[in-house]
Amino acid sequence: MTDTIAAIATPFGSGGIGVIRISGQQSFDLAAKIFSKTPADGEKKAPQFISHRVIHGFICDGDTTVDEVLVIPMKGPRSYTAEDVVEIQAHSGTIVLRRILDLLFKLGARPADPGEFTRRAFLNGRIDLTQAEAVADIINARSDSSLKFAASQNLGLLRQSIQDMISVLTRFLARLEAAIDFPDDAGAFSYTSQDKTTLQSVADKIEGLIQQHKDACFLKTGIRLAICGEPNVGKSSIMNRILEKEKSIITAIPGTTRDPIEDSLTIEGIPFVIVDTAGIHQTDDLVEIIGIEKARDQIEAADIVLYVIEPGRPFPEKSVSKILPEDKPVIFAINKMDLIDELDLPQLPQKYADISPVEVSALTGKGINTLRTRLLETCIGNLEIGDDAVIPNLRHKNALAQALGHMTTMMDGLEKGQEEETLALDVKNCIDHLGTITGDTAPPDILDAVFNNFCIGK
Ligand SMILES: Nc1nc2c(c(=O)[nH]1)N(C=O)[C@@H](CNc1ccc(C(=O)N[C@@H](CCC(=O)O)C(=O)O)cc1)CN2
Ligand SMILES: Nc1nc2c(ncn2[C@@H]2O[C@H](COP(=O)(O)OP(=O)(O)OP(=O)(O)O)[C@@H](O)[C@H]2O)c(=O)[nH]1
Ligand SMILES: [Mg+2]
Repeated sequence: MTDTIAAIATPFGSGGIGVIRISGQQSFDLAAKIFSKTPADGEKKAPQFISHRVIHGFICDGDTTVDEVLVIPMKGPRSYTAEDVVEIQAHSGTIVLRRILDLLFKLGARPADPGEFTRRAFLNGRIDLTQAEAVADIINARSDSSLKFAASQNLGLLRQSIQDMISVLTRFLARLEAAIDFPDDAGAFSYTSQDKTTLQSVADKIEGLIQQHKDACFLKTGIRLAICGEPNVGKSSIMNRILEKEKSIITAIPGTTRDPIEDSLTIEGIPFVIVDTAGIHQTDDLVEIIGIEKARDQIEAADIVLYVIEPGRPFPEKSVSKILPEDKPVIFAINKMDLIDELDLPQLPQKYADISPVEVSALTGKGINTLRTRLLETCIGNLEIGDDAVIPNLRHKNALAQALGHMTTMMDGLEKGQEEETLALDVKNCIDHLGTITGDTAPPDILDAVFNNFCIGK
């Protein structure tokens, strides 16, 4: 890891400024060779690099000035990678940045692999694996809530929580091992009620994290909302109103929407994926039948369903009870409220009496904000994620599930008075699985899987 790597750290294309990042033992020397305090045609002046002090000057290629730049030298370990790092802030244009980079390559720097700067920060112990993953999550965050969780993971909250559990288990393991190694000194291993409470609380904590993962999947991928109902009730009109754009085709002809139409938006920072579907009813039209099949699939895949009805039509109780899922939240909306006065409101059947329908008019926009609020309330009510929550990703969740398996086996074994060797093995396995989360015990293929998701320059 002694070689020096370089890459463009900003997105490709034209922009205000672009940053080139260099990391490794030679980064100060290499930067000094292409940098001058004065333009190339004057007398070249070698720079005085002082760590963490910005210096102004020019990047020179022989007698040509390539660009006027600002340079930030950072002596390790006080840097992103914990190695010597130099950042060159140049004008952002693909050609300019490429030329500076090529100068560095000619002098012996190596092109950085995707995520290699962050990988070095991890290998040099500045951050753990969960923090490295958080860096990628911050870059890829598409909503306020996913950014918030990534930011707290970047601060090391998940790392702390895992390390706390590992140290509890390590202390317990030490006692088991003492009993194994020195049976005479330590006597038989004694399992106290205090141990039981401590171990149970570790198991509960692991379970809690697994649950947080499940809850937060919603927030990362977006909560899927399927809009469904009979033809022509105004499903597509409501979809467009919520999105505030003309996404779905609206006509007075029943059966307009066939293929599901999907779009995403955030409501107060919570990401949603909204799907408009074909009106569901009895029909012989082949295209419509296929559309209705797809609508059912969408309802199946949704986290929450918006069922639209309109005044003046009998409530389609039979088809509703066939279509609507028992296991997910449903919101009813009565659309076209502009057409009637309050007294003509359609009555929902007894079964749905405790869900008050939201009255809207997609035509005038009335009630759409109430509908948005209801959507939020319905979803947030089902999530139990606090503000300071740490949210494990899928990789963490799988490791947690493995760790929990060993915890459970071990705690059963303790109750049954199983021999210390077997118990110790389960504790070790549990610690190892937890360790893969922070990277303490992560095999190389896990590291590759994590860092291969990064972009170049990160
Ligand atoms: N110009 C620039 N902006 C950037 C970054 C960068 O690398 N360069 N970052 C890159 O992602 C982010 C900031 N993250 C950073 C994280 C740690 C350190 C760092 O040098 N840490 C050292 C020293 C801290 C200190 O001097 O007090 C450390 O933690 O030991 C720098 C940036 C976003 N903005
Ligand atoms: N008066 C009034 N008309 C509406 C309202 N919402 C929709 N419409 C009209 O109702 C008709 C059907 O609207 P769509 O949004 O296409 O209905 P849909 O449920 O998507 O219909 P399908 O895709 O055929 O199932 C159109 O002529 C709309 O202009 C409303 O709130 N008030
Ligand atoms: Mg439609």
